[in-house]
Amino acid sequence: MEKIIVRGGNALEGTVKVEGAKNAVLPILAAALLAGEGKSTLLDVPALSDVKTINEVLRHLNADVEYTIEENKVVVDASNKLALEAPFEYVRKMRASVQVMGPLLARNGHARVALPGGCAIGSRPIDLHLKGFEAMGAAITVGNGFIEAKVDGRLAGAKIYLDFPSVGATENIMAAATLANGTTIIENCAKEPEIVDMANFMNKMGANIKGAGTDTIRIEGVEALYGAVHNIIPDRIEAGTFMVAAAITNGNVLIENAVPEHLASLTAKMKEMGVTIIEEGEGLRVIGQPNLKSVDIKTMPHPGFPTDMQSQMMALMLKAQGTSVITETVFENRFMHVEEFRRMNANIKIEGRSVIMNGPNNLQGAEVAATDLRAGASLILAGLISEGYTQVTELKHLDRGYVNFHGKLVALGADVERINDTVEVRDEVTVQA
Ligand SMILES: CC(=O)N[C@H]1[C@@H](OP(=O)(O)OP(=O)(O)OC[C@H]2O[C@@H](n3ccc(=O)[nH]c3=O)[C@H](O)[C@@H]2O)O[C@H](CO)[C@@H](O)[C@@H]1O
Ligand SMILES: C=C(OP(=O)(O)O)C(=O)O
Repeated sequence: MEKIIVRGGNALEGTVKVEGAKNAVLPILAAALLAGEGKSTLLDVPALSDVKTINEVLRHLNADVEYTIEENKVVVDASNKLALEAPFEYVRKMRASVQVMGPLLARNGHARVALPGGCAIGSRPIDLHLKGFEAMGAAITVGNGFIEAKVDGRLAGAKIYLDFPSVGATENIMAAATLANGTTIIENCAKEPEIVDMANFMNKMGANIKGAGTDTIRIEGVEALYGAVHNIIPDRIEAGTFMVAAAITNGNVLIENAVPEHLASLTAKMKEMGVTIIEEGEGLRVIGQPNLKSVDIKTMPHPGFPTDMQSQMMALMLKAQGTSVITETVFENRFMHVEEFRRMNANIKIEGRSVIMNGPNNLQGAEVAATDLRAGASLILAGLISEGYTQVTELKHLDRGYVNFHGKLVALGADVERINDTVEVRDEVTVQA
């Protein structure tokens, strides 16, 4: 079994460089399917297992995909007649596979995507995506584990109000609307930086999208889109994870490529706890403090506090003096890591949609499982300040969203290793893999 083994106690120091954003590159690769002519070249693509999966989905759909991992580059040629089905083997691995539905519907007038099903952080329905497609004239049918969307001729522009500012629904509808007949207006849409990046890419392809990053997006449909060249924005969640790594270890780390405006809610909370954060050159410097103040956090759609930073921040809050509360409002079941923190001796409990912590906690190393990708990162962060050894398993989740996480921590001075067999780790422990 693969494991990451962390020995706590080292303060992190140095510089770490943030990769391209997973949550931008996945919908952007799906949107590359919209180009009926020309190749799209995507740069600053992070070497993640999710990127490999979306590339497989694109190839399955008949696109030609060249991935040069060492150059962080993917070139997509979607000019062939596209297939219409994204099967369960991909959607099961990665829910973002459903983001091909809007582009396929726009190109083919027909798309079939396996129903994603629930996952470790909640049931995650896609009803808002489908309502949007329906408003644009598509007929939706569900059967045999697939969702099928079909339209005679072109989709028609429509006014669509989202009941919740869903990131995926905004992206899928925005992509579908680029080739629709007429104007689409999406109200109460998501405002995440990744939405803006995707809209910028599609505008380079020839789309006419205005308002991305605000709560109303207006898309004038065009006849055709063409391949374009685009650099993926830096990953604010990877940046945030290293900000916590610096703070939790009482270290001093420059996080290169971190975009301060994308990290405003996290920066505000960390400063409230007493952490020093300084804008410096092309990034953020984070300097830890031994005595942290407790804070309360509520996850919200952007520009609120991101749910994807909830578990990492929980690790930091375990170190704070007094009572801290985190309320999760975006996903209904994103607290699987709480039990794992408890295995590490944390004084922590779940009450409804909130988690209450009393600190400071003296965490102890334990064998814990990464229940989802951010949980994996947060358990490693907790391990950095735990007494003894922490062993984190289920690394497939971590690899979906972090490039060489343990290697980057080691470069900052952490005592972390990733093993794959039975290895003598230290004199005092033998790890059975
Ligand atoms: C690949 C990607 O970009 N993933 C991100 C994206 O996921 P994703 O796009 O799946 O997240 P959404 O914003 O769509 O989901 C937010 C909430 O809305 C609900 N919902 C969503 C769609 C729908 O049709 N019906 C519905 O009820 C979901 O169940 C969830 O409770 O945004 C999330 C919220 O910031 C992040 O945690 C994920 O990292
Ligand atoms: C929940 C996440 O991603 P996904 O939507 O791809 O599962 C995440 O990045 O934390």
